[in-house]
Amino acid sequence: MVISFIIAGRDTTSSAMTWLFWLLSKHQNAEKMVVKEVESMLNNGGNGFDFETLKEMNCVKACICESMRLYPPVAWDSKHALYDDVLPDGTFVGKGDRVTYFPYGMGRMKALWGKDRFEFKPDRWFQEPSAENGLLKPVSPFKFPVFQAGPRVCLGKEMAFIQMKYVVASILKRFEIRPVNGDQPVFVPLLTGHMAGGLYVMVKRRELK
Ligand code: HEM
Repeated sequence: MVISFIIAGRDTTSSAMTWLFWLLSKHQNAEKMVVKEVESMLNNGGNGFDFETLKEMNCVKACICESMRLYPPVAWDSKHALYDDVLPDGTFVGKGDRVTYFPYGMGRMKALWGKDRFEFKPDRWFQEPSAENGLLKPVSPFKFPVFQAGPRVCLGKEMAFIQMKYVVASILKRFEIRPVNGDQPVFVPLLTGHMAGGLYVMVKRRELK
């Protein structure tokens, strides 16, 4: 229980938040899109950040997914075969062999994400370009295995999105987060991938319209 909630649930979401706040500070259009969505939901008679409101925050979700594509909290993960097996593509796996899947590498593959794979573009998660109809594209977890895929997919996936949306919405509604240092941070792919040295920021109250 402790492992599930502390390692699986806390370090992963905080890593995702760190990279997202850094990326949004570098991509002001995306940050504006997030703030606009949050404000419009609060102004349209929303009941604060309740479950139903958070579920509908598609711009925030697109930004979280795009950030985790580039900086997945679980950058790689291994499994050991108990018995001889054959993968769906015909690859033989012997008893005791280790098989590793690599969300960090997959998130940066041209074959999966196209030529602009290194760019932070939340729009790629929408069905229509520039978030026109506001609907998100269904993306296979086997293409985006940030939460693993198949029977052992992350048990906390939906809870993680709700939690992260709540954090992003409530912070960006009130504050602007600006990194103190302009350097490109270093991604450290340990058990949970994190930002070397953490992210030092200046926090400024946001002027609401
Ligand atoms: C951005 C946030 C998160 C990411 C990227 C993430 C990612 C993952 C990944 C990749 C696995 C598969 C590990 C493996 O098979 O070796 C996993 C499993 C798991 N996660 Fe998450 N996770 C996140 C948040 C959470 C939260 C918030 C909780 C619970 C509060 C949670 C609970 C679990 C549990 C219990 C498992 C084990 C499932 C099983 O083995 O059947 N995770 N997660």
